[in-house]
Amino acid sequence: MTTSGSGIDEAPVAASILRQSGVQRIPSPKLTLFVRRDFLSPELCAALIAQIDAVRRPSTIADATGDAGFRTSETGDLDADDPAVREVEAAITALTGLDPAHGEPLQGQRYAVGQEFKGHTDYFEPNGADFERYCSVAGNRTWTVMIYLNEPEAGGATRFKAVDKIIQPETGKLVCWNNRRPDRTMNPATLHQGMKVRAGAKYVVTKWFRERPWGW
Ligand SMILES: O=C(O)CCC(=O)C(=O)O
Ligand SMILES: [Fe+2]
Repeated sequence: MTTSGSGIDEAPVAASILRQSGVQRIPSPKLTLFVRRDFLSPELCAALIAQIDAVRRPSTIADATGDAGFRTSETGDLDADDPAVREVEAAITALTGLDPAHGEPLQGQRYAVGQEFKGHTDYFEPNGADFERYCSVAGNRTWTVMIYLNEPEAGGATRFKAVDKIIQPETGKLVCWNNRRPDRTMNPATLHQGMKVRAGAKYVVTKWFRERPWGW
Protein backbone atom coordinates (compact mmCIF):
# COMPACT_ATOMS: atom_id res chain seq x y z
CA MET A 1 0.00 0.00 0.00
CA THR A 2 1.11 3.55 -0.56
CA THR A 3 1.23 5.87 2.38
CA SER A 4 0.86 9.60 2.63
CA GLY A 5 3.74 9.91 5.05
CA SER A 6 3.33 12.42 7.80
CA GLY A 7 0.06 13.92 6.59
CA ILE A 8 1.62 17.36 6.34
CA ASP A 9 0.40 17.37 2.75
CA GLU A 10 -3.38 17.24 3.18
CA ALA A 11 -4.57 16.26 -0.29
CA PRO A 12 -3.45 12.59 -0.45
CA VAL A 13 -4.75 11.89 3.06
CA ALA A 14 -8.14 13.46 2.34
CA ALA A 15 -8.32 11.52 -0.94
CA SER A 16 -7.52 8.24 0.81
CA ILE A 17 -10.17 8.82 3.48
CA LEU A 18 -12.80 9.79 0.90
CA ARG A 19 -12.16 6.61 -1.09
CA GLN A 20 -13.68 4.55 1.73
CA SER A 21 -17.39 3.96 1.89
CA GLY A 22 -19.50 5.59 4.57
CA VAL A 23 -17.20 8.58 5.17
CA GLN A 24 -18.79 11.99 5.69
CA ARG A 25 -16.86 15.23 5.35
CA ILE A 26 -18.05 17.97 7.66
CA PRO A 27 -18.91 20.82 5.32
CA SER A 28 -16.74 23.71 6.43
CA PRO A 29 -14.12 25.78 4.66
CA LYS A 30 -12.40 26.32 8.02
CA LEU A 31 -11.13 22.82 8.74
CA THR A 32 -10.82 19.33 7.27
CA LEU A 33 -12.86 16.95 9.43
CA PHE A 34 -14.26 13.52 8.61
CA VAL A 35 -16.63 11.15 10.39
CA ARG A 36 -17.07 7.44 9.72
CA ARG A 37 -19.68 5.49 11.70
CA ASP A 38 -19.15 1.80 12.52
CA PHE A 39 -15.44 2.00 11.78
CA LEU A 40 -14.70 -0.65 14.45
CA SER A 41 -16.88 -3.60 15.42
CA PRO A 42 -18.55 -3.64 18.87
CA GLU A 43 -16.42 -6.71 19.74
CA LEU A 44 -13.17 -4.89 18.99
CA CYS A 45 -14.39 -1.85 20.95
CA ALA A 46 -15.15 -4.08 23.96
CA ALA A 47 -11.67 -5.62 23.81
CA LEU A 48 -10.10 -2.15 23.79
CA ILE A 49 -12.24 -0.97 26.71
CA ALA A 50 -11.02 -3.94 28.77
CA GLN A 51 -7.44 -2.98 27.99
CA ILE A 52 -7.95 0.66 28.92
CA ASP A 53 -9.46 -0.42 32.24
CA ALA A 54 -6.39 -2.54 32.92
CA VAL A 55 -3.85 0.29 32.47
CA ARG A 56 -5.62 3.61 33.08
CA ARG A 57 -4.16 6.40 35.25
CA PRO A 58 -5.07 10.11 35.63
CA SER A 59 -4.49 12.06 32.39
CA THR A 60 -1.85 14.73 32.00
CA ILE A 61 -1.68 17.68 29.64
CA ALA A 62 1.21 19.44 28.02
CA ASP A 63 1.56 23.16 28.78
CA ALA A 64 0.02 23.32 32.25
CA THR A 65 -2.96 25.66 32.21
CA GLY A 66 -3.16 26.24 35.93
CA ASP A 67 -6.66 24.75 35.81
CA ALA A 68 -6.73 21.39 37.57
CA GLY A 69 -10.12 20.68 36.01
CA PHE A 70 -8.89 21.14 32.44
CA ARG A 71 -8.52 17.46 31.57
CA THR A 72 -10.02 15.20 34.17
CA SER A 73 -10.21 11.90 32.29
CA GLU A 74 -7.99 8.87 32.78
CA THR A 75 -5.43 7.80 30.14
CA GLY A 76 -3.92 4.46 29.22
CA ASP A 77 -1.07 3.69 26.81
CA LEU A 78 -2.06 0.54 24.97
CA ASP A 79 0.20 -2.45 24.32
CA ALA A 80 1.33 -2.16 20.70
CA ASP A 81 1.75 -5.94 20.42
CA ASP A 82 -1.81 -6.74 21.44
CA PRO A 83 -3.89 -8.17 18.54
CA ALA A 84 -6.80 -5.75 19.13
CA VAL A 85 -4.41 -2.78 19.09
CA ARG A 86 -2.73 -4.08 15.91
CA GLU A 87 -6.11 -4.41 14.25
CA VAL A 88 -7.04 -0.79 15.02
CA GLU A 89 -3.65 0.46 13.85
CA ALA A 90 -4.01 -1.45 10.56
CA ALA A 91 -7.53 -0.08 10.04
CA ILE A 92 -6.30 3.50 10.62
CA THR A 93 -3.46 3.01 8.15
CA ALA A 94 -5.83 1.57 5.55
CA LEU A 95 -8.26 4.48 5.96
CA THR A 96 -5.82 7.38 5.99
CA GLY A 97 -2.74 6.11 4.18
CA LEU A 98 -0.71 7.80 6.92
CA ASP A 99 2.64 6.16 7.63
CA PRO A 100 2.41 4.30 10.97
CA ALA A 101 6.03 5.28 11.67
CA HIS A 102 4.78 8.87 12.10
CA GLY A 103 2.14 7.87 14.64
CA GLU A 104 2.32 8.19 18.41
CA PRO A 105 1.36 4.99 20.24
CA LEU A 106 -2.41 4.45 20.38
CA GLN A 107 -3.79 6.00 23.58
CA GLY A 108 -7.00 5.18 25.44
CA GLN A 109 -9.10 7.58 27.53
CA ARG A 110 -11.88 6.98 30.00
CA TYR A 111 -14.21 9.75 31.22
CA ALA A 112 -16.37 9.09 34.27
CA VAL A 113 -19.44 11.21 35.15
CA GLY A 114 -18.41 14.87 35.41
CA GLN A 115 -15.09 14.37 33.62
CA GLU A 116 -14.16 16.39 30.54
CA PHE A 117 -11.37 17.78 28.40
CA LYS A 118 -11.86 21.53 28.01
CA GLY A 119 -11.30 23.44 24.76
CA HIS A 120 -7.85 22.87 23.26
CA THR A 121 -5.98 22.19 20.05
CA ASP A 122 -4.02 18.98 19.58
CA TYR A 123 -1.00 20.74 18.12
CA PHE A 124 1.57 22.18 20.51
CA GLU A 125 1.90 25.95 20.66
CA PRO A 126 5.24 26.73 19.02
CA ASN A 127 5.90 29.32 21.73
CA GLY A 128 4.59 27.15 24.57
CA ALA A 129 6.78 26.16 27.49
CA ASP A 130 6.70 22.46 26.58
CA PHE A 131 7.26 22.71 22.84
CA GLU A 132 10.89 21.56 22.91
CA ARG A 133 10.12 18.69 25.25
CA TYR A 134 7.23 17.31 23.20
CA CYS A 135 8.27 18.19 19.67
CA SER A 136 12.06 18.19 19.38
CA VAL A 137 12.25 14.63 18.00
CA ALA A 138 9.10 14.01 15.97
CA GLY A 139 7.97 17.58 15.31
CA ASN A 140 4.48 18.91 15.84
CA ARG A 141 1.23 16.99 15.29
CA THR A 142 -0.37 16.70 11.89
CA TRP A 143 -3.58 14.58 11.95
CA THR A 144 -5.74 13.34 14.83
CA VAL A 145 -7.73 10.11 14.57
CA MET A 146 -10.16 9.37 17.42
CA ILE A 147 -12.61 6.48 17.79
CA TYR A 148 -15.44 6.26 20.33
CA LEU A 149 -15.57 2.81 21.88
CA ASN A 150 -18.98 3.18 23.52
CA GLU A 151 -21.94 5.45 23.96
CA PRO A 152 -22.26 7.08 27.39
CA GLU A 153 -25.85 7.32 28.64
CA ALA A 154 -25.66 11.14 28.53
CA GLY A 155 -23.09 13.77 27.62
CA GLY A 156 -19.54 13.23 26.35
CA ALA A 157 -19.92 14.75 22.88
CA THR A 158 -16.95 16.31 21.11
CA ARG A 159 -17.54 19.95 20.26
CA PHE A 160 -15.74 21.97 17.58
CA LYS A 161 -16.78 25.45 18.63
CA ALA A 162 -15.29 27.42 15.74
CA VAL A 163 -17.40 25.54 13.21
CA ASP A 164 -20.40 24.95 15.50
CA LYS A 165 -20.21 21.18 15.19
CA ILE A 166 -21.04 18.69 17.94
CA ILE A 167 -20.23 15.03 17.36
CA GLN A 168 -22.06 12.47 19.50
CA PRO A 169 -20.20 9.42 20.76
CA GLU A 170 -21.36 6.14 19.20
CA THR A 171 -19.75 2.73 19.53
CA GLY A 172 -17.13 2.32 16.78
CA LYS A 173 -17.53 5.83 15.28
CA LEU A 174 -14.34 7.44 13.97
CA VAL A 175 -13.58 11.17 13.81
CA CYS A 176 -10.43 12.48 12.17
CA TRP A 177 -9.12 15.88 11.26
CA ASN A 178 -6.12 17.76 9.97
CA ASN A 179 -4.72 19.99 12.72
CA ARG A 180 -3.42 22.30 10.00
CA ARG A 181 -4.72 24.25 7.07
CA PRO A 182 -3.96 23.00 3.56
CA ASP A 183 -1.03 25.47 3.49
CA ARG A 184 0.44 23.52 6.48
CA THR A 185 0.06 26.30 9.07
CA MET A 186 -1.52 25.35 12.41
CA ASN A 187 -5.31 25.72 12.31
CA PRO A 188 -6.92 27.34 15.37
CA ALA A 189 -10.36 26.35 13.98
CA THR A 190 -9.54 22.80 15.13
CA LEU A 191 -10.24 23.97 18.70
CA HIS A 192 -12.33 21.23 20.34
CA GLN A 193 -13.44 19.90 23.69
CA GLY A 194 -14.58 16.60 25.15
CA MET A 195 -17.79 17.69 26.90
CA LYS A 196 -18.67 16.46 30.38
CA VAL A 197 -20.09 12.99 30.67
CA ARG A 198 -23.46 13.28 32.46
CA ALA A 199 -24.33 9.61 32.92
CA GLY A 200 -22.39 6.41 32.31
CA ALA A 201 -18.75 6.44 31.18
CA LYS A 202 -17.08 7.34 27.89
CA TYR A 203 -14.17 5.48 26.31
CA VAL A 204 -12.13 6.58 23.28
CA VAL A 205 -8.88 5.68 21.59
CA THR A 206 -6.79 8.37 19.94
CA LYS A 207 -3.90 8.31 17.51
CA TRP A 208 -1.90 11.43 16.72
CA PHE A 209 0.46 11.73 13.77
CA ARG A 210 3.65 13.80 13.62
CA GLU A 211 5.75 15.64 11.07
CA ARG A 212 8.65 13.23 11.52
CA PRO A 213 8.85 9.56 12.58
CA TRP A 214 7.95 8.99 16.20
CA GLY A 215 10.84 8.16 18.56
CA TRP A 216 10.99 7.87 22.31
O1 LIG B 1 -12.87 12.97 24.27
C1 LIG B 1 -13.08 13.76 23.36
O2 LIG B 1 -14.18 13.90 22.86
C2 LIG B 1 -11.95 14.59 22.87
C3 LIG B 1 -10.59 14.10 23.30
C4 LIG B 1 -9.49 14.97 22.83
O3 LIG B 1 -9.71 16.01 22.30
C5 LIG B 1 -8.08 14.57 22.99
O4 LIG B 1 -7.80 13.56 23.66
O5 LIG B 1 -7.20 15.28 22.45
FE1 LIG C 1 -7.96 16.88 21.47
